[in-house]
Amino acid sequence: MNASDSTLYQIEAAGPAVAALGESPLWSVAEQCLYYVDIPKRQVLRLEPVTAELRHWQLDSEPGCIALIEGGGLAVAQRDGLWHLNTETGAQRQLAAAPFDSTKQRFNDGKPDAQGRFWIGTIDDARAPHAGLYRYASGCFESMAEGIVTSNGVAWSPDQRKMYWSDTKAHEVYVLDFDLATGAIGERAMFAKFAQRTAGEALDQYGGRPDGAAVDVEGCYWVAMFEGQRLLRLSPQGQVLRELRLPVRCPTMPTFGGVDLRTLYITTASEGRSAEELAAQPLAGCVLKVRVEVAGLAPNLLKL
Ligand SMILES: O=C1O[C@H](CS(=O)(=O)O)[C@@H](O)[C@H](O)[C@H]1O
Repeated sequence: MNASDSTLYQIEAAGPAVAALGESPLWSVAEQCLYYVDIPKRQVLRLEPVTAELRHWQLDSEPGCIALIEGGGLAVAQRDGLWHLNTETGAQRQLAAAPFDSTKQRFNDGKPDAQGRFWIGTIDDARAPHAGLYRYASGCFESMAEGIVTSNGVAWSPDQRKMYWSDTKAHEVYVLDFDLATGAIGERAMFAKFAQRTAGEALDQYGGRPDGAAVDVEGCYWVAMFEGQRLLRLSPQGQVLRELRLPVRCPTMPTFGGVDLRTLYITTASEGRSAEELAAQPLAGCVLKVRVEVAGLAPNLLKL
């Protein structure tokens, strides 16, 4: 199959259109359900895929991303630090304070690696290049990279030898050598670069900027193109193998779920969109779902 073959896929809402900025979809293999966050509403949500039943937990500061913890519960990377959320009792307990000035930045996209370390990037509120990437292990944060605006797209190749990471504002996705045993990363190299929106360019002509991503068992990188109304599947060499056109302008991140990990769940945003766009795109703010041929990698668990 070639690029731009969305007509072959049935893309539909997995749940209600409630999110202002949905992010960090996370499939729980144990519970067979989807967790995600709504950043500005300060919520963690849990979507039951069969009934579309939704529940949520209210937080005190914005969550950027979440991870399942080995032994139970969720880790929530919030503006002011990393928190443990007990999803049975609702109890929240801080694990570590934010390792940056949380009046100017907040945590954004992140995931645990296959050894259970949590890699979490930040976003600069003023969209200045002061954001970075942190690694949380053994109770401590370590700065692993800096000097970007919007850290996003963290994922690993199936053999764990490559790590992917992006700067949404720069429209760039990077690939880095990754040492699973030590958690060390190499120099970043360009994996994929997308065109910036030019002055006066119609939104319909703009392809979007790389946001959250997920890797499938063939090592391909599925990336949500924020404001581009599409999801791309990139080969391990960074070439576009497939484009799925979406019914919403702002997809934020895909993840694989379902019993066979062949359902792609995609969070979306509705915040800041025009009334005209929202009227034309009633699924903005939904989690979308679409069945695909190639399974994804199951999420890694965070080790505390
Ligand atoms: O806050 C966020 O916003 C960005 C969108 S933007 O490029 O700053 O417009 C999105 O990529 C990011 O994931 C989200 O958390």
